[in-house]
Amino acid sequence: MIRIKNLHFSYGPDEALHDINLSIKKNTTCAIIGPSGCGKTTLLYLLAGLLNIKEGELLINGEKLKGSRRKTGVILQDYGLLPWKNVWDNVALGLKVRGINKADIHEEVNQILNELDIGDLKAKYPAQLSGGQKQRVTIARTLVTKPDLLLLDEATSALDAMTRENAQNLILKLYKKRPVTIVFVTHSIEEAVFLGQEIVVMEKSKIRKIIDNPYFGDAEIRSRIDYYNICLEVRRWLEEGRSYEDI
Ligand SMILES: Nc1ncnc2c1ncn2[C@@H]1O[C@H](COP(=O)(O)OP(=O)(O)OP(=O)(O)O)[C@@H](O)[C@H]1O
Repeated sequence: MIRIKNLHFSYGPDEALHDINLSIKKNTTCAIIGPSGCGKTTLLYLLAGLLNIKEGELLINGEKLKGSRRKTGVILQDYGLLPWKNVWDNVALGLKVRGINKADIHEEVNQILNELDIGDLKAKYPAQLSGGQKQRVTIARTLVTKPDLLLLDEATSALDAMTRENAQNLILKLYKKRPVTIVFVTHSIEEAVFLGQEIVVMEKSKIRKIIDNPYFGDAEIRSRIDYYNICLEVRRWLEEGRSYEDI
């Protein structure tokens, strides 16, 4: 689904991304993890078409990416809900701008709200919601447009530990029900291993290592030792990247 070849990107004189090569198969999930400032968000924004590619190639479904795609759903850290619209209207927005008829909007919005267990929040405004609830509304608003590629930037980082695990469980459950290609940026090793079928470990502007995660998809993995073994492997690669940087 995604093919990145010899991609370089700079905002100024220093390269934010240097010679990135990465393939992500359709309907798989890919975690991007690495130290602060290594280029994770830049890579995600390039995938979203929010930054222009100057050097290298980025293909989605075999086509060169030019600007943002309709079938790409993006979930950023700040939720991006419109404060003057209630939950129902926030979720319906993406369908309205696509010119979908009223009856279909009604059905789709109600269905996704029920699926995410937030049907009872539909008349509330974003300011009246908890962090976890806002997160669910943001996910609903993106999924209702049926994206084939979902990009998430630190989507659960503002949540406390338990709510965060619940959000991760929810994302896995939704993925299993309706597979979609997911690329997500995280600072959390545990999140990368729970939600990433493939884990891309970055160091300053480069990919350090790509780890396959054979345990992906097991909702009970957190209570198994295998999960912690992969967490340790990711940690080792992150630490090696850091000590390499210090030389
Ligand atoms: N708009 C910008 N203008 C100039 N430089 C930028 C801009 N955005 C990011 N950078 C620089 O590009 C590099 C990569 O930044 P990026 O935000 O992609 O890193 P990141 O890995 O997502 O960091 P973090 O984990 O802290 O969010 C950094 O050195 C950063 O200072």
